[in-house]
Amino acid sequence: MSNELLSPAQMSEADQLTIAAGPLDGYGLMQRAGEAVATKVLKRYPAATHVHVLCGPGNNGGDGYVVARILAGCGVGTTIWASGTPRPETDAALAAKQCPLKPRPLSGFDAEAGSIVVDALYGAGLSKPLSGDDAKAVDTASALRLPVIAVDLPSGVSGASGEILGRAFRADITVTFARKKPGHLLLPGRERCGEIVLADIGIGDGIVAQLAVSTFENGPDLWLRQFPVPAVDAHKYKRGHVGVFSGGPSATGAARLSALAAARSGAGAVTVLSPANAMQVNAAHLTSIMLRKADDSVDIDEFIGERRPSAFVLGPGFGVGERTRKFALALLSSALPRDTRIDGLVFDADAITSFREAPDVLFEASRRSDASALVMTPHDGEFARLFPGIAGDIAASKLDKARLAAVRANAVIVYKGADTVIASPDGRAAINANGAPWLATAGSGDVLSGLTAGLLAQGMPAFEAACAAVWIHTEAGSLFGPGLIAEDLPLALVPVLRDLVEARTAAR
Ligand SMILES: NC(=O)C1=CN([C@@H]2O[C@H](COP(=O)(O)OP(=O)(O)OC[C@H]3O[C@@H](n4cnc5c(N)ncnc54)[C@H](OP(=O)(O)O)[C@@H]3O)[C@@H](O)[C@H]2O)[C@@H](O)CC1
Ligand SMILES: Nc1ncnc2c1ncn2[C@@H]1O[C@H](COP(=O)(O)OP(=O)(O)O)[C@@H](O)[C@H]1O
Ligand SMILES: [K+]
Repeated sequence: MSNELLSPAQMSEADQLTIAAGPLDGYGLMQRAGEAVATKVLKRYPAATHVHVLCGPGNNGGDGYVVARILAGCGVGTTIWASGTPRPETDAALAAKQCPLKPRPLSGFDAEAGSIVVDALYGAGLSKPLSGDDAKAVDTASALRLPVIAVDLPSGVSGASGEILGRAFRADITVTFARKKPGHLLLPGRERCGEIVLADIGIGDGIVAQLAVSTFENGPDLWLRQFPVPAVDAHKYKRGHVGVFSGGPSATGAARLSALAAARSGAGAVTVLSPANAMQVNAAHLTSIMLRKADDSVDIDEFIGERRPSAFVLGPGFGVGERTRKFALALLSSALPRDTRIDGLVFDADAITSFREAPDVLFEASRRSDASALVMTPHDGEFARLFPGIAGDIAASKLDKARLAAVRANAVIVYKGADTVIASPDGRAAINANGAPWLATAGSGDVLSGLTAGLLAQGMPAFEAACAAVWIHTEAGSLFGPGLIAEDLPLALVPVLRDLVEARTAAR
């Protein structure tokens, strides 16, 4: 798989393991990294009048000296602007020595229209905010609107977290090596990378396999094998039955959006579970989706006993308070009739907010050994309500926060946003990067929770179901594009689902 994401520390470990395995040494890896960047420059900007290579003091700068040497050797006008000098006897020092161009100090960096910038100041080793001449160089490149090709990462972007330290380049292309890093996908870093090009520099899959990577870019490679395709002899209850709890008479739409998405995802049956006083309004708006009264936990138990549902959604439009807490805890601890298995629960929106005063009550319930698999889908605000300590940890990235929350809650956490992170209590995490801002529309989260429950009901394991739902949801939003409202989303899932079913069937 090439969807693994390597932290800067893992990348350095990969580097060491590759060197130990031979035949490439550190300098050999640097040559290949520089060659990959120079090739990209020549291909993408064949008419560039001049290339300005900005070199830092570490190995990122070392890559830059290789780029400059190759470009100059090809007859391209090239200037090196150096920020510091490489430490003696390092690979970077050797690369600088092998480069025939005399570096000029970065403090004088200036460039003409039509030229391009290769940013090789800092990559994986970024250790503090960009300042002084480095920050000035960012401003100069940006004021002159020069195309920027970043080596490994735009300088100033943290490879671990996607945070911007001080200032950062806004690259048109970022050439990175072996595997992407979390900072290429997490915001705001992703926005600064432009097109991301992955170059093979000789760090093989076998080396990456030794790192036991548990962070991935979300995509079908991660979960297609578990993606449900109905058997020839399927009948509706074999395809999973989802129960979605509706709010009161003036708050029923969210549950119906969720229910529609569950049905579109392939669950064979979906029931909206409604308070008695909202039955009429729900009935007026439902056709293939079933409707049943659920005012209290006795109603829930009866529904479970009679209809054997396989997954539930609780939260969208449900209301915040004691009743929501009771329903959530009842679902987590249902004394299920024999032969009944709840494949999963999705707690969203009000089901999350209702536990803001007592999150541990929820976490303890989900930690019980007989509790069903739980997926929670907080956006930033809901995340901070349930996990205030984790949300306030300024040293933690969004990836770290989702992971910590998953362990704390013993639940798969879908930490939503433009860079949604899905984390499992077993340590796996995925970053979603195919999102589109069209999804920022009221009710789109409700669709996501129904889609997740639909996949859970069809037997997908919780982490895979959550990853698949997030990816499908964002893909559908991107395909639909302008004008998208949440009502459009359940139908917009169809072409994405069709492609996945075809891919899954072809892979069999
Ligand atoms: N690993 C691999 O497989 C391969 C890696 N390769 C390349 O190596 C790169 C990583 O190299 P690296 O570890 O030397 O780190 P790098 O980014 O050059 O920075 C370290 C230097 O910068 C300094 N410094 C940092 N931030 C600063 C700031 N804001 N302002 C001022 N100074 C700052 C820092 O100083 P210090 O923290 O020590 O004070 C140190 O001197 C990687 O991105 C890729 O391009 C390829 O060659 C192929 C194989
Ligand atoms: N800018 C964006 N880019 C990509 N996805 C987004 C963006 N903004 C929101 N989303 C996605 O849209 C959904 C919104 O969910 P949520 O905030 O719960 O809204 P609502 O409660 O109105 O349904 C989430 O899945 C989120 O990840
Ligand atoms: K860089």
